Amino acid sequence: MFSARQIFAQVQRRSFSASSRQASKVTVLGAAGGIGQPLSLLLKLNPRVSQLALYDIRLAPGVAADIGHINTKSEVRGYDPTPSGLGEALKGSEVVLIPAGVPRKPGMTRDDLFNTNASIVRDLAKAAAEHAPEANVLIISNPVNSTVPITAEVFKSKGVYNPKRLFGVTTLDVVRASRFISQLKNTDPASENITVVGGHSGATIVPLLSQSGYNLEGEQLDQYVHRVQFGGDEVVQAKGGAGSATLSMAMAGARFAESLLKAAQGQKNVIEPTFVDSPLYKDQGIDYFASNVELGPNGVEKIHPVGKITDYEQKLLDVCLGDLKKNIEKGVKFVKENPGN
Ligand SMILES: NC(=O)C1=CN([C@@H]2O[C@H](COP(=O)(O)OP(=O)(O)OC[C@H]3O[C@@H](n4cnc5c(N)ncnc54)[C@H](O)[C@@H]3O)[C@@H](O)[C@H]2O)C=CC1
Ligand SMILES: O=C([O-])CC(=O)C(=O)O
Repeated sequence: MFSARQIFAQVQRRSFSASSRQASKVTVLGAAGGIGQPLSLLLKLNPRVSQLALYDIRLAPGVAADIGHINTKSEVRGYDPTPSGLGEALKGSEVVLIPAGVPRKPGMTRDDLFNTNASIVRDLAKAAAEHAPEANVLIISNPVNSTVPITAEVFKSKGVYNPKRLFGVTTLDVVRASRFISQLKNTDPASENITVVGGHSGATIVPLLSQSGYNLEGEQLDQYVHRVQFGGDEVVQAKGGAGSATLSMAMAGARFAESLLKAAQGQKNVIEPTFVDSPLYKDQGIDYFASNVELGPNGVEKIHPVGKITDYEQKLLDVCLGDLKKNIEKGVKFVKENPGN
């Protein structure tokens, strides 16, 4: 005879293995880069991923051969930049992560990457619109505040735009905000979850510490906010010209992909911060904004409002909105003026 508790445990085990058996193809575009390689490694370790497609303009088959030896079940394939390679990498994909593009060097802002990365993202977005129009598309390439609108414009031009399935990955800002407060307060960083809203560059990154019950003041608050807003610069400086955050970003990207897959496979209350097509500031002409978003089987399930904030945070938000508007307009204008082939 089984007890009620044993039967419940069995049902739970079955439903977990059923959900982890669901086929989920995940594609990484830019898979051989500083972010792409560790991100692909972490995705290979994720039992929710059944197929991993790795694409880059160089070295993707090599990275795939290497990662493919890891003894987890997912099939890994690398694709060269042949005309059919990109299409095959994308076909049937449920989640497409895009970390393709150049990183910053000391002295550069993320916006300085626009001239190179805008056309890379535009062209990869075109391929995604054609070969994986229903996938969740996760934009990592900077400047995220502009590359997300670029992707949206491309999908719109192809008639397949679904605002619920396009995400700018801002997870790293929350990861940093949580780590940095834990260092100040001697708490467990894994239990911290500081809300960060706005966008993903400098002053557009707005940590809302008050919502976690913290009330830093004066210089300590200024320094904390500055560290969260310019955490990326810390890494760029420390790497001395060899790139920007790659390992922490891979962790953040893998966490976001895992959240999307969990939500797609039926888990409730999965909430992540992300830069999405958002109603929150559309009345001010700002079509995209990062806030906490509940994820579901259709992608975006519910966009959380910013909520109660202090006067100090409101001032940060006002600055953020001004910058964000310009970054978004720049991306939209780029696609209109440079539709590509
Ligand atoms: N959203 C975020 O929080 C973060 C974003 N980033 C951004 O991620 C991007 C990538 O950074 P890293 O991996 O460090 O750069 P990386 O230079 O190490 O790697 C980029 C990869 O993209 C590939 N690539 C270039 N053009 C391509 C194309 N047309 N198709 C496919 N692949 C292509 C390159 O061959 C290279 O392997 C940068 O723009 C960086 O600013 C970096 C950290 C955090
Ligand atoms: O700082 C950079 O250029 C890369 C990035 O977005 C980050 O680390 O947050």
